[in-house]
Amino acid sequence: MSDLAPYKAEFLKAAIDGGVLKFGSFELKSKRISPYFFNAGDFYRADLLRAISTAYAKAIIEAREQTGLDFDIVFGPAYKGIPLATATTDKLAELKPEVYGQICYSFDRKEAKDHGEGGNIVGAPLKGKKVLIVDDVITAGTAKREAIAKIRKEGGTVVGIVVALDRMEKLPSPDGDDSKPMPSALGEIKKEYGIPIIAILTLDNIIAGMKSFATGDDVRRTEAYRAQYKASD
Ligand SMILES: O=P(O)(O)OC[C@H]1O[C@H](OP(=O)(O)OP(=O)(O)O)[C@H](O)[C@@H]1O
Ligand SMILES: O=C(O)c1cc(=O)[nH]c(=O)[nH]1
Repeated sequence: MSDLAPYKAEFLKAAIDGGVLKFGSFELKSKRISPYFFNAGDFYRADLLRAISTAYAKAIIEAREQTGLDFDIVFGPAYKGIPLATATTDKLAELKPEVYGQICYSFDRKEAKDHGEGGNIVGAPLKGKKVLIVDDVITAGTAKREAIAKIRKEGGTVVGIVVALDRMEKLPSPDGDDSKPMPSALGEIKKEYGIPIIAILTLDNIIAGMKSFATGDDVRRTEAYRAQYKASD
């Protein structure tokens, strides 16, 4: 973990100590079977929630300083993006009130509500606003594409995506043959939409970090998974 920025190393430690990183056999949204899983839903204790919102906020502040990333709304895709976006909005305002004291959060419903205020979006209206998506993990990019489409439909402009973990995986091959080299979901979305995607941690960081606490078997299976699904870019 020694070559990681201190805030990233602290976040990785919190994920490990909080049991957020799990080893076993997990079916992903993409249907791939993974020997490891990063469950952001397990950041449910106050100290862990603070650890993850601090990491997102620091990554966002760093991106503003380095590249001028600017936005009005932090958007969290349902479901696990919701507490992440809300807590990050609060943390940004706490760490840099002069810049982020008035920023807003917003999130979507997976199913539209047909009574009361109705609709798909809860929180700040997106129309005419610059929107930063905050989500847990990027694997095949499906959830990110869905979120971008929803935000655009509401009249918002997506200016970037921040995730806790880039699994560094290749896109599924159109012919279903996963042994072929394919580019990453992250790289393709960046190119296609012309937006930055910031990952606090990558699978490489996880593998380097897990060597200090995971079993040799878990390390080998995770390395084998990386070799099988690693993106070509
Ligand atoms: O397809 P990708 O964008 O690469 O990422 C995988 C996404 O799948 C999961 O969300 P899911 O839609 O299952 O919803 P959840 O937040 O309700 O768990 C997970 O939380 C990631 O955000
Ligand atoms: O790809 C996924 O579905 C996925 C991977 C992961 O590590 N964590 C998660 O919540 N979802």
